[in-house]
Amino acid sequence: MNIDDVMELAPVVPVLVVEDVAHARPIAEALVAGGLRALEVTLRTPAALDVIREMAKVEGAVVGAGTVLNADQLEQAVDAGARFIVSPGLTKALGRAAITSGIPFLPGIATSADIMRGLDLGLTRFKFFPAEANGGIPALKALAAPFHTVRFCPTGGITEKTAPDWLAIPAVKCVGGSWVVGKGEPDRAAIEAAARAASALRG
Ligand SMILES: O=C(O)C(=O)C[C@H](O)[C@H](O)COP(=O)(O)O
Repeated sequence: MNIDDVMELAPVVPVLVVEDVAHARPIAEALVAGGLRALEVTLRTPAALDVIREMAKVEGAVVGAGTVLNADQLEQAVDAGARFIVSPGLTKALGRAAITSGIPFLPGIATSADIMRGLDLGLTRFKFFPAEANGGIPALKALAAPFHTVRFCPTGGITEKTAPDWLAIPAVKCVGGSWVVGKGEPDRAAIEAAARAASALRG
């Protein structure tokens, strides 16, 4: 599986902040049942690596790690069963570690210089982050223009209402967002319904 395979699984990649490992499987089962198979578990909570381990057991789930900031965290995430890596930004060290490991990697970028540094490392798939705060759709359209081989997964401030406009950009393969899963005790029916709506955002 490469990063294009991950980005093509569904139009939306849920960005998950999970505090309680007991919530991992119910959330993953509801998202997969709703058609969202690529699941980004952010390393923002102490439970995150255990959540990855639990979600990786769910049939159909393709679990990745988000908020990966360095090579050590990348290694820990891979050991926990992550099948792709997402980061808020890109450093040479993290980029080289991801390429050496061979794991599908979606680094965050915000500027054309960030993209050029990624291209120097042989990367062409990027998370445009923070999408709304970085100038929104006009900014991404302007950024995409000179880099015709590059494809994006904008993330940050995107909602179920604005996602269709982002997905309409030709250079966008998917969007990331935390809106699909609410906070606290998971409501499986609500999560599955939100996932079904998100899965249908691009026909
Ligand atoms: O934690 C990470 O790895 C990040 O890069 C940031 C998250 O992807 C965004 O914070 C999600 O943004 P919202 O969908 O607006 O909640």
